[in-house]
Amino acid sequence: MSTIAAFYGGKSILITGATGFLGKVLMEKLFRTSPDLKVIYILVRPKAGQTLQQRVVQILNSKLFEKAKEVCPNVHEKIRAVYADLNQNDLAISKGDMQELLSCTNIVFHCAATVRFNDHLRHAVQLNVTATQKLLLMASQMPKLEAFIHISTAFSNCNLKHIDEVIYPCPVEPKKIIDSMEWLDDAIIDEITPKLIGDQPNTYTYTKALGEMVVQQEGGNLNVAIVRPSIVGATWQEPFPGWVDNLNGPSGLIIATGKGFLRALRATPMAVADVIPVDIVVNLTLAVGWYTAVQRPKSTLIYHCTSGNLNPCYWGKMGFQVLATFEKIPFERAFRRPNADLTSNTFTTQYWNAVSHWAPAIIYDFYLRLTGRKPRMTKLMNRLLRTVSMLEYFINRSWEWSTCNTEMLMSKLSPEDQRVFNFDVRQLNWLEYIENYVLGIKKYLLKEDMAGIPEAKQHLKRLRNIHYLFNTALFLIAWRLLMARSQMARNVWFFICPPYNL
Ligand SMILES: CCCCCCCCCCCCCCCCCCCCCCCCCC(=O)SCCNC(=O)CCNC(=O)[C@H](O)C(C)(C)COP(=O)(O)OP(=O)(O)OC[C@H]1O[C@@H](n2cnc3c(N)ncnc32)[C@H](O)[C@@H]1OP(=O)(O)O
Ligand SMILES: NC(=O)C1=CN([C@@H]2O[C@H](COP(=O)(O)OP(=O)(O)OC[C@H]3O[C@@H](n4cnc5c(N)ncnc54)[C@H](OP(=O)(O)O)[C@@H]3O)[C@@H](O)[C@H]2O)C=CC1
Repeated sequence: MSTIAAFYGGKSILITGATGFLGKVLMEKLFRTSPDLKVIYILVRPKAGQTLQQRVVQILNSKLFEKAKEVCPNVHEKIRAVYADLNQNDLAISKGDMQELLSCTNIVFHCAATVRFNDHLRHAVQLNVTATQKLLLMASQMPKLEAFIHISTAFSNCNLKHIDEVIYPCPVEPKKIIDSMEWLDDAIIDEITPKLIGDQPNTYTYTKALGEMVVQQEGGNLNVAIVRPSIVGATWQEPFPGWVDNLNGPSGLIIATGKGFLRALRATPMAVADVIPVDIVVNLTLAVGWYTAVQRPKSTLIYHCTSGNLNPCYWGKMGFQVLATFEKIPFERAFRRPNADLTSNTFTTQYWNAVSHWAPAIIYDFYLRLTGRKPRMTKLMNRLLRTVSMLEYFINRSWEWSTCNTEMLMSKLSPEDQRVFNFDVRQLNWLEYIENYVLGIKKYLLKEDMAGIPEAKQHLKRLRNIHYLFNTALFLIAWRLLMARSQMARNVWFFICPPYNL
């Protein structure tokens, strides 16, 4: 019997961000391995016209939860959605709910965050810093609390090259930032944002660093730990390979490449692609919850959940494998044949942007206009290239994360726990993982049917023929123009194809 699974039995667990990518996989694993847990409280807000209950039902009815429901058929009864909005100062939790949460919770997993790189600083601070502070305050009033696990990011100190499992101080105290967000207006915040974030690439990594400082400063008397995952990708093994449900991290760019929109990228092929499967992150997080509660370490321990130092994969290799997978498993209705030119040179990137992105988009929009339809490709391209520019920072650099605490924790696990809560990234076979990742994107994100693969392949063949035809026509036109203007070109032509009467 797994000690960790047994530990969660009978427990009341509070999860924030349970409707997100990581939160869903965390819940699923808890239900599957500890079906006798007492209750999972999840802090949820209504969204997209759906009530809390509808959101929960939708999550539980997804394929992700099929196995969990077999093991724990009464999962609906064990999940309790509590209305909350972490954007509100009091988190908008009702008095009754608050009372129940305070008196019953044993473990807190704080996953909620805004992960958008370009969020307004006020909003990012509210969610990633202030809400963390409020949750810690709540936690400090929970008599039965055994552990508070905060999910941060390995990139919270990405202004450094080598990152240890410690909290690095931020130049301005989080409390001062929180206070200033209350009275500064948006225009002033916009103006001071670049100065505040300094050498951090965006408001996301900056506020996640502030959030860690808050945990250190205000979680002192609690049993707290921080997990720092790198770029979280699709599931590796559990509950099945390749599950993914949002565009974050590499997923969006894999779609853009597979659909033939993105054909070149400013990326360093030899930079480490520090992707980590979401099930590894969840396994480590649950092991951290157990260890923190049972061993009660004296200080706040930080756990890096990264792949680069133990089993590195590089962007060049990842790109190559993604493209190889498209040969076998193409996406439907591609705009162009998938291809990707990686270059770390800015001038070459601009050239590829003009030739591979803007030119086809403009030509296609011209064709749409001619056929009486609304042009849309240049707009889409504009959005895509803006997104790419936001991600470029992370695909042109490598970082070294020390993983002493993570390795220490692994050594404390029994062989059974090491199997059930496996977070040993050395066992991951990248080629297999990437293939399953692409397949998962096709099935679970794009919702494409496998039966459509032969047609998708046919479509790519047609695109290839159009491409050859287009290039041949372009070459002939260019050559004809050259012949009209250059004696040398005419001489070459007559040398190759002498006129009949000679
Ligand atoms: C060498 C290369 C090899 C390649 C080889 C090539 C060949 C093979 C293929 C390639 C293979 C591998 C690829 C390698 C690259 C991986 C890079 C990963 C880096 C990640 C680092 C993460 C580090 C930190 C980890 C963390 O700790 S945090 C978790 C990560 N956090 C995020 O990943 C948030 C990102 N997102 C945003 O930050 C916002 O989304 C924002 C984008 C600003 C737009 O923001 P905005 O302009 O305001 O507008 P939106 O409405 O948001 O979006 C507007 C529209 O873009 C859509 N769209 C949102 N996102 C994405 C996205 N990703 N990708 C694509 N589209 C996206 C959205 O659907 C909407 O489309 P629509 O619905 O309009 O049609
Ligand atoms: N994905 C990644 O690559 C990485 C993620 N992380 C960290 O992991 C954690 C989880 O990320 P991930 O699951 O990918 O992110 P998602 O964007 O998928 O999920 C974010 C979660 O936060 C919730 N949330 C956001 N705003 C509010 C709010 N105002 N009130 C209540 N809930 C809110 C969302 O709820 P709703 O559904 O209502 O929007 C959702 O459940 C984050 O802390 C992130 O920083 C760290 C490294 C990499």
